[in-house]
Amino acid sequence: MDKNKIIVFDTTLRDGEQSPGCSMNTEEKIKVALQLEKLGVDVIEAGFAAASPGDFDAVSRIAEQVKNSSICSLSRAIENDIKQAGLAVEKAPLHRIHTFIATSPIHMKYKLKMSEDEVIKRAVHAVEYARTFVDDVEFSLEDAGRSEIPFMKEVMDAVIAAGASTINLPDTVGYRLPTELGAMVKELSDFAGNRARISVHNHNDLGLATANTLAAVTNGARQIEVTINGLGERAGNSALEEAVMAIKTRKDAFGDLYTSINTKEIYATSRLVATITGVEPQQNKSIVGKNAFAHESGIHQDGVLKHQETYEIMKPEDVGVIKDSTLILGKHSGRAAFRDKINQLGFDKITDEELNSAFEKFKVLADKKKEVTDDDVRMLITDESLNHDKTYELVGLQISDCSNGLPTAAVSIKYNDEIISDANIGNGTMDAIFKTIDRLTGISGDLQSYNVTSVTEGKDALAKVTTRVVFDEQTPSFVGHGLSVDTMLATAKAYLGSVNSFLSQKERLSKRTEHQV
Ligand SMILES: CC(=O)SCCNC(=O)CCNC(=O)[C@H](O)C(C)(C)COP(=O)(O)OP(=O)(O)OC[C@H]1O[C@@H](n2cnc3c(N)ncnc32)[C@H](O)[C@@H]1OP(=O)(O)O
Ligand SMILES: CC(C)C(=O)C(=O)O
Repeated sequence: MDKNKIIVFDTTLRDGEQSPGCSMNTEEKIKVALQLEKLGVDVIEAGFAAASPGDFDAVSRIAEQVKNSSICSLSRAIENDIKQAGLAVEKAPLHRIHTFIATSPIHMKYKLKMSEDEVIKRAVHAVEYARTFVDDVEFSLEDAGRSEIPFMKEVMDAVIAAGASTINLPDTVGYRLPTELGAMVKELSDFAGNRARISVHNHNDLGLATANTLAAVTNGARQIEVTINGLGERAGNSALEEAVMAIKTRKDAFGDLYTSINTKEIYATSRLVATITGVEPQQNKSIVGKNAFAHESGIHQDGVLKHQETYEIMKPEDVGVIKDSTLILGKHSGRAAFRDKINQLGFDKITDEELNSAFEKFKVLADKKKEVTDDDVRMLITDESLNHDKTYELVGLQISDCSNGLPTAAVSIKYNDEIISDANIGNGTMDAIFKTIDRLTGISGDLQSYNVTSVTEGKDALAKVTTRVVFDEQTPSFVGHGLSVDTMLATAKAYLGSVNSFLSQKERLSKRTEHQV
């Protein structure tokens, strides 16, 4: 074990997905997982395989595609959870099962209704059973932040003897202060010695998640569990970008400690996750927020112009933020400049088909917009690669709405090479669009959330719409994305995206079931 290496365990696809409104479909999770691999994370917690057939499908398809990061699934200390996790990760060249049980008095008494002895027995059996599927087993003492040290030592002794090689100490409810968490990690990592790697998983309820992660690292933790943009249950988790950049930027404080993260991929990863989830990091969010490298006031601007480091402790380029791009794209730009820009922005896995289709959209956009920005291009490419499932494709939309009339939408869509059209009235224009699409597809969706943001400033900005729609009780919500300078067109595209994504998941799950039968 390299004593200076900090293993980066990314749980965006598991704990991050537990952020309200952040559930992702399988195709989206695969995109994020491939980007996390490119970012260089050591372990990707791809989901909780036993939670639903959709989760199992997502973890196992990620396991089939990711080669360089270990793929992990979370499971309770329950045989069936562990079995599902083992089966889901088995195809990955590197894989891990992460099993857990709570060890705090409050969780054991009220939630689990188990004695300390029962908890230890369940923990040991979980680890032993997980070892029948994989060699690499992580065990978490849930709510370690509120657990008693002597009991945690007993649990640790037992699960290490049973075969766990990573012991995670989550501050599940974000309760601890950095000094306290550091002291706990010090005592327990000294106790574990060379027998296991100590990991931390901090929540941000008091805004201390990253401070706690860093305190843990300086006190012996050698794995950090983090998420992109700090997504996660309630107030979120420690953000990957914050912990990694603190370790890199403050070498004086962290000495030889290092991570394998390619920090130049941070911004692209953050944008991808924000686009897919529809949840933008707050503007002043460290590292990836819109204002993270912006200087507003005169004295700061003067300082930066004279010497960048007067007001910047990191270079934007180090996290992949491209400033002062020299290639300005507009309506006279050709394919070569467009491809060059895409490469500059780090999209190296894009297919020719995706590139051609994005180029066509770029030309349409450039006709409407004076200057196409990096953010516009990033969004066009991401949109292209997210909208792979095209059972239904929007061909035309006509809407009419007036204060005293009936909001009406006429929609044309392509289905099996045929154009089908219909029109409907609604309570508002959007309602009319959704109702018409429901009638054309024969699938009725229940809109859970609708989000519209502008990609850049200006009246001619691209509108990015994200819809989250539920179609039946068996499957979770499906996210759709639409991009257009016209918000209503973007809305119709997003809603159809949700329909397509639902249909493709349904088809895949039924094929899997047929195969199993
Ligand atoms: C701190 C964390 O982030 S933990 C991870 C959270 N993630 C999730 O919960 C994933 C999504 N969850 C789900 O889909 C569902 O909760 C499932 C499929 C996991 C379980 O569903 P259900 O069987 O209906 O149980 P339900 O969610 O109502 O309750 C959880 C049960 O698991 C028990 N449990 C909780 N944690 C553990 C554990 N680590 N090991 C064993 N049992 C546990 C609870 O005590 C409760 O048992 P009870 O029903 O006997 O009281
Ligand atoms: C299961 C563990 C790792 C967790 O998510 C938590 O305690 O917050």
